[in-house]
Amino acid sequence: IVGGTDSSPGEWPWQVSLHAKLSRQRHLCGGSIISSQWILTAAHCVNPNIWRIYAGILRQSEINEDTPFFKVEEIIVHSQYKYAHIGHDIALMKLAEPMNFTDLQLPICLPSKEDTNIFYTDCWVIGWGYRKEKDILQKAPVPFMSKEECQARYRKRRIGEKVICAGYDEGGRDACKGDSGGPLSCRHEEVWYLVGITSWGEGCARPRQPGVYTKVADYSDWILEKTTQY
Ligand SMILES: COC(=O)c1cc(NC(=O)c2cccc(O)c2C)c2cc(C(=N)N)ccc2c1
Repeated sequence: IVGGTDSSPGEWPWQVSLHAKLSRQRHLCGGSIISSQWILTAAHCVNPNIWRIYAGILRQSEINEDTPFFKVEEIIVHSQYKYAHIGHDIALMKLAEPMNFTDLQLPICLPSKEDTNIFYTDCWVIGWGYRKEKDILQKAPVPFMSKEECQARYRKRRIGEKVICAGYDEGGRDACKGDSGGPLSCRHEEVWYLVGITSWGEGCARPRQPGVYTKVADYSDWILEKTTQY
């Protein structure tokens, strides 16, 4: 997160840290708890498949070899995903075991597909991403941007249908690499909703280069289809 501030314990209980256990283990992406056994993240976050998911933490420094983590049993990447800036940057991770909810690890509500045209006014992006991977989970308020305005900012790219843009024309506050997969959380009538998934942007926090987020409401059928056990 660029231009953010420190979060407090339990402020974002749905945020998880995705660590890849390759040569050395490190935080690579964010994700959101959407049920006791499912994490929603970005498709571009699921390259290495040796994942450890840490929930209920505020500081990356809390993580050591004794910190409990969730193993991933199944990864479902959207079948139309190719590159983040093309779209469909969404993936599901099924935990090997369902987690118990606590004050520090709770799910966030999914918007329903009828909610695709709500103009949210209280949205925050969070993560442990760039600039210089911060220890304490960072948060930053980001205003919605209309699709028309977003397309005007990204002239050389086609801004797809199922994405949301959010950011400041003057720049300064934004998500960044490492925040990918994390939530764009919006509070609407006292309830927090997972409105977007941090996906991409040209650089980070640059003027007139807003953050681009997967529009979760447009994938609610997909999420329900993939997470419902038949
Ligand atoms: C894996 O995720 C990304 O690559 C990656 C790269 C980005 N944008 C970059 O241009 C960038 C930023 C830092 C280092 C870097 O090499 C690049 C290309 C991203 C920018 C934003 C955002 N501004 N809301 C959000 C997520 C990003 C994820």
